Amino acid sequence: ADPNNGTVPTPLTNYLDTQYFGEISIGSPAQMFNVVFDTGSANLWVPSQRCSPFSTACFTHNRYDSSQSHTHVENGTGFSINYASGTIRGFLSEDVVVVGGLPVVQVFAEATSLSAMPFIFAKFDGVLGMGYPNVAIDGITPVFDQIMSQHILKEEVFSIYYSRDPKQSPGGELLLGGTDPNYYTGNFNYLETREMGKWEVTMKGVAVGAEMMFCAEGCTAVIDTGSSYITGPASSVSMLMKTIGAQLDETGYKVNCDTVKMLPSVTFHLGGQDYSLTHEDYIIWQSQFEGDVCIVTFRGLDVPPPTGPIWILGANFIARYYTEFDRRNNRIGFAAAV
Ligand SMILES: CCc1nc(N)nc(N)c1-c1ccc2c(c1)N(CCCOC)[C@H](c1ccccc1)CC2
Repeated sequence: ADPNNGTVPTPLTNYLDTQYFGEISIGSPAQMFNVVFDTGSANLWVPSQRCSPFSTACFTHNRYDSSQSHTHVENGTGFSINYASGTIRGFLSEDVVVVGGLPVVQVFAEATSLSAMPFIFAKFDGVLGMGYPNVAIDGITPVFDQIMSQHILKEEVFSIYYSRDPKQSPGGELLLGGTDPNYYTGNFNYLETREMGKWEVTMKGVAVGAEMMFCAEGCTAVIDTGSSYITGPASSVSMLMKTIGAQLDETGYKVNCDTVKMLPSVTFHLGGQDYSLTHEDYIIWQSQFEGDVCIVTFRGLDVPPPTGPIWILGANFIARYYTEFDRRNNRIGFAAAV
């Protein structure tokens, strides 16, 4: 009998509340990789042993060596993918991928070039896209779809817990097939995905304190486990930052740590429910030798139409609201994270 009754857990590592990743293996014998389980994309890629010698980001990460795997199947089709922060180029291969102990034969990309910025900052090796098949590059069936077709999961859902305490272990959990009561309290509130095939919902407004400031006429919110922060249209975010007295410098928005306790909550109106973040949720307090630095985990990002304008709710939102991604009913559920 299945000890996890149709659910498959993968513990995640939390790096400074900004990067969350878990371990998978590819090939026989197993080659281990740390990957972000990313609802904002739908492809699996890891750095390749054949990485170009000029790609620094490649050589500081684990690399897949097809010549060492007897289950490797040649493919060779070209591949490239763009994220809000970075580009990957490479070629396709096929091999056995093991997620949470579950093997699937999977087409994935071997990355031969990773944009140094910002992949040199990546504490993970690659990305395992948890998005819908229709956003998958090269029409590749995503890992979760391969797992669903094995009919071993109790429910066709997956859930993500991101811890807010970098000292807590595990730093998070991906659960395939269900939700984990250890990581949430209360009931789930569900929202239908806006359009088939994307983990995005309709947002009805963004309030600062009690005042509705943005998106009053409705806008799109992407629930993205692959983003560290919350992003919104640059003009809106810059107004929001001015309201809380944040200054923009080359690494992002910062506030004077003395003002943190008085900062207003920021509330996202999603599906008839209010999801508030307090300063505890959206400020990262870093003690550095020249004094404390208080980083605001919001970024301005203008996504061009037709996809944009959008808000992206990333790790700092998910850390506060335990999230269930339901492929059976095309909906997203939120519950208060522990
Ligand atoms: C996971 C792939 C991905 N997927 C989606 N949908 N959005 C984005 N933005 C990314 C992405 C690409 C590259 C990097 C990234 C994220 N990082 C954030 C991990 C977030 O882990 C949850 C790190 C980072 C460090 C410094 C400054 C910027 C970013 C490393 C670089």
